[in-house]
Amino acid sequence: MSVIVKICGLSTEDTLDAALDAGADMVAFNFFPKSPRFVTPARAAALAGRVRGRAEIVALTVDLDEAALAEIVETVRPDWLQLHGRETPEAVAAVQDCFGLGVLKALGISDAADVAAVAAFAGVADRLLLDAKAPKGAALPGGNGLSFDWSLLDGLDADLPYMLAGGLDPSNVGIALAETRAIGVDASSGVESAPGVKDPERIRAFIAAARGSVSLERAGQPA
Ligand SMILES: O=C(O)c1ccccc1NCC(=O)[C@H](O)[C@H](O)COP(=O)(O)O
Repeated sequence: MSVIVKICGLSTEDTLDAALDAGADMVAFNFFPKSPRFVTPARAAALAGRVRGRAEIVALTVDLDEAALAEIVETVRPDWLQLHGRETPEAVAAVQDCFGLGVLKALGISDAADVAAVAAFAGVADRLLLDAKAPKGAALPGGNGLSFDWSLLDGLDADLPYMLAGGLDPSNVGIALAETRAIGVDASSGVESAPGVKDPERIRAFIAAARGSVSLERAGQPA
């Protein structure tokens, strides 16, 4: 099974095409207004036309209510809703019921208690994204280019599938996959030349590095 590769926070045609041409499985548009990667639903809808049939479209949201999510869903028609805020397991289930889309729930990790909290979302979200927990007072709940101690994930149920995020870049994604059981990886800052400015060359390098690696989870499984 090939590693799932997600590129987050795309906002231009050329960088989106770089991700698609390099074989990204998931591409995400960011609807958090304070992010340097923010796009409006109308802009994302225009970009999404390039994606359909080539990769899965992810709408990244933070603690939005049903009406705001509905506007994004109707305008962009994503395959996935990424919930990157403080959404509870009940809220995740409600979003699934309401929209019938895949729900990718992001959870911040900085210590063993955060790892223990993951279990409440297992079997609720369609997929989990384990990311570095944002530092206190950070402007963004994600996309900060910080990694966390991946060995904390040894405390997870070995059968629990998850994607890994947080400070991943072309130089460390292979190590991350070798040291964890991640079924997929996600990068934002690590494929940028400045905050919010994606770099086509770094996107290509990241996807190639991820594809060339073997995770603990995938080792021994047929390709
Ligand atoms: O990227 C953002 O600006 C962002 C803003 C608000 C919530 C989440 C955000 N990003 C979420 C992602 O999925 C990132 O790819 C993930 O946090 C990893 O980011 P990075 O460490 O920069 O690679």
